Amino acid sequence: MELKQVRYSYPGSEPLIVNFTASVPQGKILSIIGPNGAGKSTLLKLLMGRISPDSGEVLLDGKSIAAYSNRERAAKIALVSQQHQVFDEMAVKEVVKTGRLPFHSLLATIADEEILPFLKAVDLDWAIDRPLSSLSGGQQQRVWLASALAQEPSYLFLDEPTTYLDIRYQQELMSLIDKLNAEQHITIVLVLHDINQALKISDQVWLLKQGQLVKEGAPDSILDQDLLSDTFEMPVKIVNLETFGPYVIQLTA
Ligand SMILES: Nc1ncnc2c1ncn2[C@@H]1O[C@H](COP(=O)(O)OP(=O)(O)OP(=O)(O)O)[C@@H](O)[C@H]1O
Repeated sequence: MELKQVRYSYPGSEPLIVNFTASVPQGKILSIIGPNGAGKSTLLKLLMGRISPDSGEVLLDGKSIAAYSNRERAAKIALVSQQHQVFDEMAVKEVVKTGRLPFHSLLATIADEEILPFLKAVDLDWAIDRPLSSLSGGQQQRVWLASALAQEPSYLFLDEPTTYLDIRYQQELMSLIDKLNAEQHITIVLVLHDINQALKISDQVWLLKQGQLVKEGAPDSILDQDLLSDTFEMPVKIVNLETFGPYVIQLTA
């Protein structure tokens, strides 16, 4: 998947993304990080074909993303976002079955057995008949992940997946993502606010500021106090923790 000289402006606004060229590394974990408003979610929308560039190209498996139908795209790319269209009364199995819709025309014809492996992958097979609302926030996030996995995507996008989770659930979710990548070779693209999470999980990082790719490379390549301080417009210190390795501290006044 690649962006070639992409330019994008929201209607009535100045261009946000200008001349953006980068490739998503196949089979790897890519994190997109940067301050609020840098354009991270917009890049995800461009990569998913939900919005179209003013000029330039977004290619999926060598073909313009615009050439795929919605159903074809859904069979290749799945998204776990912060905003879920939920009806609290929905059972866990119904949520996961919505992920199978690229392969079926009706939810009602999808058997429970068909979605069980995806719930097992996130350790929630026991909750198949439970209402979604009866689960904790971390468990609900795993249900959404199961629903995305049910699309059997080659690309899994996660937009700030840990935002509402406490630290234990954040770590659980990140290890699950790592495992999915290692075992199923799904290409993963994460938008993350936590730089340290990004450093720990990613094979590659895109550091964005004001719609520009300030730096792309292995996590080590962004471990630069001046670069991070400039990008986030706040002082940053990098320390070395014995059990963790390099750790970025953002210094607030
Ligand atoms: N639908 C929209 N219409 C107009 N402007 C928008 C729209 N969505 C986003 N923007 C603007 O585009 C810029 C980038 O937004 P985007 O959501 O991509 O940033 P982000 O890096 O994901 O930010 P955050 O970390 O706050 O989620 C912001 O200035 C935002 O106000």
